[in-house]
Formats: sequence, C-alpha cells, structure tokens
Amino acid sequence: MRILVFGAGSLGTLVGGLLASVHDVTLVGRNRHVSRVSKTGLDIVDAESAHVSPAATTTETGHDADLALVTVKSFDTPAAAEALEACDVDAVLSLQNGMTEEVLESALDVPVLAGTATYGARLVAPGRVECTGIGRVVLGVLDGGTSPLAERVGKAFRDAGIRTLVAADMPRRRWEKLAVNAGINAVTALSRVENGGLAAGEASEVAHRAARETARVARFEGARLPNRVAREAIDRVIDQTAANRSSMLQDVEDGKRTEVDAINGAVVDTAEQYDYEVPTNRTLAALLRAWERGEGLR
Ligand SMILES: NC(=O)C1=CN([C@@H]2O[C@H](COP(=O)(O)OP(=O)(O)OC[C@H]3O[C@@H](n4cnc5c(N)ncnc54)[C@H](O)[C@@H]3O)[C@@H](O)[C@H]2O)C=CC1
Ligand SMILES: CC(C)(CO)C(=O)C(=O)O
Repeated sequence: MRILVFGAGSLGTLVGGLLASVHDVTLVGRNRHVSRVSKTGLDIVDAESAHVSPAATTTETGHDADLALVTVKSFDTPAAAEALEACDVDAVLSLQNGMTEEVLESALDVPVLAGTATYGARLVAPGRVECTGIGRVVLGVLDGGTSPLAERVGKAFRDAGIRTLVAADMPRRRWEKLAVNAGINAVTALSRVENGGLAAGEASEVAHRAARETARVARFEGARLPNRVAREAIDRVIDQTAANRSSMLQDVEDGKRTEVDAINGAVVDTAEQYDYEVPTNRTLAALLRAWERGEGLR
C-alpha cells in the first residue's frame, strides 16, 4: 500500500516507520527530522526496534497515495485537510485524539476512516523515535459498520506488525476515548499530576464528572455509551497508565498549545446543540484556554 503520513511527529513517525517495513511510506513533516530520515533513515527504539528508510519530505501537496494517515495535532487538522485536498489520495485515516474526523470529512471528498491509537510515541531526536508503549490501533467506518476499505487498511497495519482491530462500533469507541481524554487530560494538565494521581480524591471526582458529561452527550449523538462504561473506561486507563504524564500535561509543561478545543471544547460545542449543560467540561476548557491566552505559551 502507498501510504502518506501527514504529520511526522511522535505518533506519525512511529506508526509510519512501522508501516514502512512492508509498505511504500512517505512521511510529511518538518525540516530537521525529515532531512535526517531521508539521508540516514529512521531508528525506532525502546518497546519496538527497527531501522527503516521511508521517503520523507516537507512538501505537503501533490502526493499520490492509497491512504493518507493524519497525525498532526488536532488544531492543525484544517491545514492538513487543505493540503490533502491538493493531493491525490484514495482514503484518509485519522489516529488523532479529539473529534477531528468530521473536519477532514467536510473538507475532503474521499472516505475518512476513524481511528484511535494507544501506542505511546516520542520523537526524541531527528531520525529517532521511541515507542514508549505497545498499544493498539482501532479503526473503522466513521459512522459505524464495516467496509472493505476498513478491512484492507486493517490488514495493511497488521501486515506491518501493528496490533490492530477493525471495529464496527467506531462511534461508541470514539466517544469513549473522548470521555477518557476529557477527564484525564484536562484535569492532569491543570493539577499537574500523573494519570495515577486521579485514582482518588477531589481531582478524580472532577475527571469522572467530565467523563460522565461526555457520555451523556455521546448518547444524544446516538452512541451507546452508558455512564457505567465511561466510568470503567476512565478507571481502567488511570490504572493502566498510572505513571504517564498525559499528552496535555506534557503540552502545558512544554508551554505548547493543547488539544483542548478538540476534546473538552468538542464536548461543550456538541452539548450546546442539545441545549444541555456540561459545566465541568466548560470550566476545564475555559481554564486551559485562559492559560493558552495568558502566560502559558512560549
Ligand atoms: N504521541 C503519542 O504517543 C500519541 C499521540 N496521539 C495523538 O496523535 C496526534 C499527534 O500527536 P503527536 O505525534 O504526539 O504530536 P507531535 O506534535 O509530535 O506531531 C505532530 C507533527 O505534525 C507536524 N505538522 C503539523 N502541521 C503540519 C503540516 N502542515 N505539514 C507537515 N507536518 C505538520 C508537526 O510539526 C509535528 O511534528 C495528536 O492528536 C495526539 O493526541 C494519540 C495517541 C498517542
Ligand atoms: C490515554 C491518555 C490519557 C494516556 O495518557 C492519552 O490519550 C493522552 O495522554 O493523551
């Protein structure tokens, strides 16, 4: 399969690098990293280990591919969609956190698959990416159900050794992931604790409230996500990733823009369509945006 990876940062470089062992992969990213990869290849280290040589470029348009994998941060999705419009790709798959697939779908006239990834990735130097945890990619049709395209992409991932599930219930899975991220990411970022710090106490209650509100909004949207399932999901992730610093906590510590708009912001925006109040998500989004506008960003 010819695969374009749009956003060769941590996750895109790891997944694109793994795919490059059996597929024709082009990484689209920023200069020092892509020039190192095109000169000397890419080292994948830690939980996965490989040396691969995908094509790598800073040129965003004019590519021809069977699949474009979108792995930019959620706030860069509109720019990615614009660049992909000027490429000839047959299908798109997002592995991003937050509700980004709708942005891609409204801009592009090719099928957009939904995806979630629980692999951990960290770009530690140009040409070198750490796999900090082997997780799983789950992908499927955005509105649910199955399709030959989703099966083909799932097989392409599995052929490359990536643990992958093709799921028929992506609407529920996306909302479940959003509930987990709405609770854990914003609360850990604001209280500066690792994920395990949400196992009990006041911050834990705030995280659970945000997840519960998200589950309610998911049900308005037709996704089958009972509160109990959302609670079990967030508890499981807190337990399994106790030592993690969430991606949003890392962004805040690094003075970088967060994905709050596509996570808590998306819950607030969707809830408004149903005249439903989500005070916890609204407060978390407001505090993070205030931090971004104020002293936070470097
Ligand atoms: N890093 C991880 O372990 C995981 C990340 N995710 C999600 O994956 C997404 C990406 O996360 P990371 O890889 O950590 O972020 P990152 O910031 O390391 O990577 C994004 C990359 O996209 C590049 N980029 C942005 N706009 C571009 C453009 N127009 N053209 C070319 N390159 C462009 C940026 O320069 C950056 O290198 C996020 O939504 C994140 O929440 C999900 C699961 C795990
Ligand atoms: C699942 C979780 C919360 C793991 O840290 C994550 O997705 C993130 O940090 O963005």
